[in-house]
Amino acid sequence: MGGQLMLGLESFLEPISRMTVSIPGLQQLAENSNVFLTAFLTLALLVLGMFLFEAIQRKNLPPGPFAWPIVGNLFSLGRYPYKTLREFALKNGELLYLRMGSIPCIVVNSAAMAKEVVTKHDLQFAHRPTKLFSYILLNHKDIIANSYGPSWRHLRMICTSQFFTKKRLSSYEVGRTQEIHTLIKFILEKSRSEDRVVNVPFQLKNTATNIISRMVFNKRLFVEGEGCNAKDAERYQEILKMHFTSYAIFVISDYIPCLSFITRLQGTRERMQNIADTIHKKLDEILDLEGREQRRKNLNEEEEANCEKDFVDLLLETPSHDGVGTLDHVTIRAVVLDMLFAGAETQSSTIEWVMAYLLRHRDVMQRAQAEVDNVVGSERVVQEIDLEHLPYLDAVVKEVMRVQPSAPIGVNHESREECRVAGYNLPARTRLIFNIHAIHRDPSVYDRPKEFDPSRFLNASSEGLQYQLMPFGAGRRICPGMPLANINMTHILAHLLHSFDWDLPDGEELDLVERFDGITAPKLRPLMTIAKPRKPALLY
Ligand code: HEM
Repeated sequence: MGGQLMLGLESFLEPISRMTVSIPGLQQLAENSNVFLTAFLTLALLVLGMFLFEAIQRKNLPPGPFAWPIVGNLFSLGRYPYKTLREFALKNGELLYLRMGSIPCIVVNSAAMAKEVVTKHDLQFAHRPTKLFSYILLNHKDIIANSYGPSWRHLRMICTSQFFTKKRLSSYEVGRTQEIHTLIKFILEKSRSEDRVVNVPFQLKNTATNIISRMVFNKRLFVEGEGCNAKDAERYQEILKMHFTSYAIFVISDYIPCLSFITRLQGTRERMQNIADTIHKKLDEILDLEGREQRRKNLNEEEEANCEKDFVDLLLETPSHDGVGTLDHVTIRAVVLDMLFAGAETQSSTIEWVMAYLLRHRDVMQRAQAEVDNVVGSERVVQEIDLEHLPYLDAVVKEVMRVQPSAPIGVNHESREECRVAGYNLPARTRLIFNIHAIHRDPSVYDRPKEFDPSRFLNASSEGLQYQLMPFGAGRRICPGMPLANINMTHILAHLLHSFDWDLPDGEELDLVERFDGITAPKLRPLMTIAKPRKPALLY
């Protein structure tokens, strides 16, 4: 077949070369032209072949945008892939097919399709794709990157049945409340200082991180003072910086595995290994697992019974999934990183978005504030018990998570075997992306989907919203931190609204523009505000 192709080309080129030999001085040029022409035509046939191959492969796959040879749709989704994918879906249908490099992907863009996929194919798509950096950093021993199997099920079970339970969460209420009071005191002092401007996301990230780190390993990582060691705070800042830089590195073999030699030639693996080693070392210094185990061994029975356990204590005494000994330190370290990375930015950016939308929609801010005032009064501060009496604030948080989900395309799932979804045949190792941004704007579910209107969620039942509002994902892999996030976010917001009136600094324009870093979509420009104390702020 290849030989025939070349023969055909030669006979096509012969008359052209005969034409040129008779012109003196152009002999060399003619020979060169032949070579270029041959190369050009071969390349053109190769590209044509690839398009034909793509077209044949696409038979009985869901519709989707045009995919380039080799790279597929890798570079055609723009800065906000979820918005581009929604546009494609409006033209092509609610289930899209893409090729990211050589990796097949399906994208779910509507609530009905999310329900179809989760109810019928959740188990098939319960795996995670392999990414070089998460493999090197976590060895797939954590929860997020771990594929479906005994080890993931075991960790997940500990999370849901022991750590994120109602009882355990309420036992950490004191710590959470202290962190929120620290935040309010900071804003109060700021409001009295000369530079009154509050960098909302920065403060919120500190609070969210401290709440999680106190629950997970009983240490504060921000703001010096009781329980916060300056060295640990510094170590954590370095971990964050290195993690952020490494995630931003584009690894071609994550999308075109046969090009892994390029990744090797670039020395990417070695660079990532060095970064991961430093992150592990710094985290080990913060956690001090050996020291912790030693201290616990020295406790007598009474001390052991009275000692308050954090998540790391629970993990240290948990048998490993294969029943041989307890969980190893590498696994514990990986789970701790999951909690810190998955829990802080998602919560703080959601609260920042809520504040931004409230500043844009003053009537909504007044109504939410009036609700909190009504329940709490002005003689005491907000308590967690108040949260269940704040349905309007709850609806505001839901509506902000609808229009501005903090993880707009969630985390990729992957299948291991061929399967049939909505009548289409999908190859093994197809990635599944829930386009949460598009699902939240599904016109068959939401009236005026582009409009910000919290009252659409007043009196809405959680079951009814299952596949229509899914900022935390859905199915087996749904975010285990959801109960904690829901309490934290409403609790912090109730305090912020109860204690302060909020405004923009003079001359500051409010925008609602996001940036997308591959997983989360925080506000592009940090929200800067002025807080004016109300009477309850003086109670802190
Ligand atoms: C507003 C807050 C949060 C949002 C919007 C959010 C969103 C998500 C999403 C979309 C997923 C992927 C679900 C899927 O694969 O379908 C996820 C997974 C996860 N989240 Fe969250 N999350 C939040 C807070 C938290 C918190 C506070 C924690 C823990 C402290 C946490 C821990 C995790 C973990 C461990 C996973 C992986 C679950 C698995 O793979 O089985 N998240 N989250």
